[in-house]
Amino acid sequence: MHLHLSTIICAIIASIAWTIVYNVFLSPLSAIPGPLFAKITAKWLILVDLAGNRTSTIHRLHRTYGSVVRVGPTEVSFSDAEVIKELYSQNSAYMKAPVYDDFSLQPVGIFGMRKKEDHKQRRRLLSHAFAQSTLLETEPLIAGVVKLLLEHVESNVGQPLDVLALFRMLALDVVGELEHTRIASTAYPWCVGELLLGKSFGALASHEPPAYLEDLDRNFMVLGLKSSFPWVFKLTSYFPSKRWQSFLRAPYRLNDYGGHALKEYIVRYGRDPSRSKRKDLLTKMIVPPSALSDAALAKTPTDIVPLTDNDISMETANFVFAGTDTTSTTLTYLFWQLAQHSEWQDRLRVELASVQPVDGVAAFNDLAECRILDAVVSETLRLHPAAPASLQRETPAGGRELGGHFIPAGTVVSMQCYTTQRDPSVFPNPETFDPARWLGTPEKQLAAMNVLQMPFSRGTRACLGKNLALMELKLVTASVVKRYSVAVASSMEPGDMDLKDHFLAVPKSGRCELVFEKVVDA
Ligand code: HEM
Repeated sequence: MHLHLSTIICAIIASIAWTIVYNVFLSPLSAIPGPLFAKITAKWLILVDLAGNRTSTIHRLHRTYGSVVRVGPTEVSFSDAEVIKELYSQNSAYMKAPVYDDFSLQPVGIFGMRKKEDHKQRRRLLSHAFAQSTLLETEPLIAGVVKLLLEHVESNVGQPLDVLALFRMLALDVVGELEHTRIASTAYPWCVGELLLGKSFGALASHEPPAYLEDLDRNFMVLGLKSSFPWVFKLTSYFPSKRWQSFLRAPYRLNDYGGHALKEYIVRYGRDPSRSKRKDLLTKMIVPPSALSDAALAKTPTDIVPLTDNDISMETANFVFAGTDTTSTTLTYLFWQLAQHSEWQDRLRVELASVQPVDGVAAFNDLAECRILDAVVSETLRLHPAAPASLQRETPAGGRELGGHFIPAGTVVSMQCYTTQRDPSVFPNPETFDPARWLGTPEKQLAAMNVLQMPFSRGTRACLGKNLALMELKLVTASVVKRYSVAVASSMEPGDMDLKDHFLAVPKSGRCELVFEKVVDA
């Protein structure tokens, strides 16, 4: 027995030693620079990730080791422009990496689809719902929510207001509503944020963050645990603790919201947009492609299978999820920067002087020529991308030559826009908020900047909600800045707004307190 146990221990030690020797010296990736721990075990990066430091750590590694860094035994991070074209182009052969399977529940929605054909079909069916022309039809719904936001700012003038919490509620109200968190909105007849689910979440109207936002916070933690430590997930899923069980169910509840909302929507409005006269994104998904006259779908082959109700539920849940924290974090950092740069508030106000808002809310078409507004938004997306982390892809069969190294098939390769958008050779003083870098820039320089600027990713897997996000960002910024000046509240401490990320970014302190004052003659 004694001998048997020592043999087992020796075998384990030999196996660990062999793995280390192979990973560090013999692997086809061994010539790629990177920290020793990263070469030895994937668990090192997982722990960094769980602590919320993946993006900032990889950024530091690129500064130390250069544009190609080995961040795991079978994972490599890149940061130069040539590789962006290879990984994230329209014709890229690199599929999303297996980690996306861990982040998907059934039926898999567009975000988690890894097979090219499945994704292409789904994207065709959904993209018309996010076309600029569709979004312009929905503008009154968005404007209604922005108006509610302005009321919040108005009633808090002169005192610290946590804009992170406020913008989360705004973004959530824009994309949908939950039946069971809805607050009777008769007192707020203009609270009609119903782009995806047909009704507002009522978050701004209720002055309380709905339970949905708590589940949103838990979602990535649960999926991260499930993906990185499946045995811990499985083992603890038997814990007889109601609180723990409820925590683990968060991703499933997020999906259930989509299902409930769809059922209720169909009962209320039916499936025929010519009867309901609805102008929302859900209508575009419910109607079979054959009944739509959109130019995009006119080209759609007839063999494309329409979305089932289950698919629609999953996609609406995905959109609410994808469209909430991304937009609210961007708005938070945008106002945080404006609060520290009053000169950019003044320049915006001069530019917006001729814009005549209705009920305080600017019209999107009136903002089309506002170059300073564009520059402020672009600079925020550069310095504070809401999805700053590596977008992981899988090297296709046969392997590829990338960044001067041969990368074998199956290796996970990625780039993070947090790093590409801080390349000092293209963005001088990269840590400085300077919207001027986007104004009157020589064409060649602008082209170089636009290659590295990828907050919405690029190519076939680029963000589907980009137009909606930009519309929200511009409407809110223009409407608020025209009426209010903003400054940092004295309660904010250095480091409060430093980056923490679990795929999506969030300020380390979880709050951003600013003080708004009414602008004279607004
Ligand atoms: C400032 C706001 C936003 C930012 C910075 C952002 C960023 C991104 C990024 C970087 C990706 C690629 C993710 C990956 O490859 O893993 C992505 C994908 C996606 N985003 Fe957004 N997003 C924003 C807002 C929205 C909104 C408002 C919606 C919808 C309501 C949305 C829906 C999606 C969807 C469906 C995908 C997956 C697309 C596909 O795989 O074909 N996003 N987004």
